[in-house]
Amino acid sequence: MSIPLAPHPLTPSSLSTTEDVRLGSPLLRRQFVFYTNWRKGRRGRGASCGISCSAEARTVVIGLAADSGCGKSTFMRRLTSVFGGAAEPPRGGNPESNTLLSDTTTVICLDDYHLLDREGRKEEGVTALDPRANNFDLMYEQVKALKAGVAVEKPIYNHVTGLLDPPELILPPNLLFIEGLHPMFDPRVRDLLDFSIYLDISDEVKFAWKTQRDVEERGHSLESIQASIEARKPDFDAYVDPQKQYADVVIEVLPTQLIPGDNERKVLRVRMVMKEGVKYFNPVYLFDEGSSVSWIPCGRKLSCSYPGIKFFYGPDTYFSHEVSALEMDGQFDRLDELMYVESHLNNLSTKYYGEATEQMLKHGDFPGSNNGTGLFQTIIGLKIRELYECIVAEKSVTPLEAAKVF
Ligand SMILES: Nc1ncnc2c1ncn2[C@@H]1O[C@H](COP(=O)(O)OP(=O)(O)OP(=O)(O)O)[C@@H](O)[C@H]1O
Ligand SMILES: O=C(CO)[C@H](O)[C@H](O)COP(=O)(O)O
Repeated sequence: MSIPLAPHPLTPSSLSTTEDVRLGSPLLRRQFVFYTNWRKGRRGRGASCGISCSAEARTVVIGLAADSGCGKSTFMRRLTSVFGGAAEPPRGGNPESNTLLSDTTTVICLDDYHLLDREGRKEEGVTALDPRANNFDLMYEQVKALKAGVAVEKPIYNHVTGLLDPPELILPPNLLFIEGLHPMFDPRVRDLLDFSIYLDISDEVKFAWKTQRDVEERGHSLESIQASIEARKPDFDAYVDPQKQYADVVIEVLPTQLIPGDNERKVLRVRMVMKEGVKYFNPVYLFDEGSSVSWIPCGRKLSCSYPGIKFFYGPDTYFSHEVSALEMDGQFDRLDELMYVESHLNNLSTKYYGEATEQMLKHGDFPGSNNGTGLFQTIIGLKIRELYECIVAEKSVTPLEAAKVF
């Protein structure tokens, strides 16, 4: 059984020089220099929230929830890429660290807050999805500290050994992504989130993805994968799945409706459910905001091989919330033609024409680049950038100025 760690009281103000930043990682050092400059004040970059002025530093916190093996890492790589610079593990630190750092973003994997290690879970007869196997008090204290600009020493769950390793130093970044099984489970942590996303992978697709990874890359048998999915299912249904009701955006990944009886799961129907009324988040729409539109873009301007592509957009309700849903069934043949689709989507939060297509082309080798998972994850990255800029700009506006803006 592991020992819960107390939050570390180290604050950035107690770090007087970059030499004080432990772990020796050049990226962490760069992040520290960036961080100290940034806290001195920066200028809002004119996001379309109508605010642009000098901004006070603060850490914006985004939560991403999904089951294991459901594409969180791939999603995170797409998201952080929108902010420029590749996210890398802390160099010079524990090679089994689950953290990803770039100049402006930090991705923390919530597996690091497992209270029970692998052996401990076995002894207690609980899965990693069970709240009893996780330290929500520490998760809350540390996310709160980072949001308030205070560095923390976060534990590391080592997925190779199944043990909790000595902690690593985490500095407050501009944007903190917390990804894992439970970012929205504890109401205290949920309240710290500026924006939340739930990746909802249907059982059929989850099985296909797990099979592809664990059979082809890890040598597991089909039976053992099926057994592991089934063993986790009751806890997944009880503790992970219900979080989707709190998410600002849900990406549902479903079997295609374009191929009757398909069980290959190569072609996917992907649905982005966007909550209405979320501050600084204007849902994307197709052609005409608020109407219901079905669109088959295949023809002269978009090459589509069998079974083609079908988009759908329209208003809906989700857990009694008013939402807009954008759906794409099928897959792209040529990513460079995506421009045609981009030009029919509105509220994309791009900074220039074609930026979404450019992002997709940049990561054409990532899983899901030819379907709605890649497209919608890219769009969410662009929306989060805008949200971040708006929050930072808002923070800097005095009450008098704020009254003028709104
Ligand atoms: N959008 C996608 N389209 C198709 N396959 C995907 C997609 N995203 C992920 N996958 C598949 O799922 C596997 C797991 O993806 P990834 O490592 O990003 O998930 P994860 O949630 O971070 O996993 P874990 O929690 O186990 O670390 C990948 O190897 C890939 O085969
Ligand atoms: O659901 C998971 C989240 O990634 C893992 O299964 C959990 O973190 C336990 O890890 P391991 O299987 O390596 O003991």
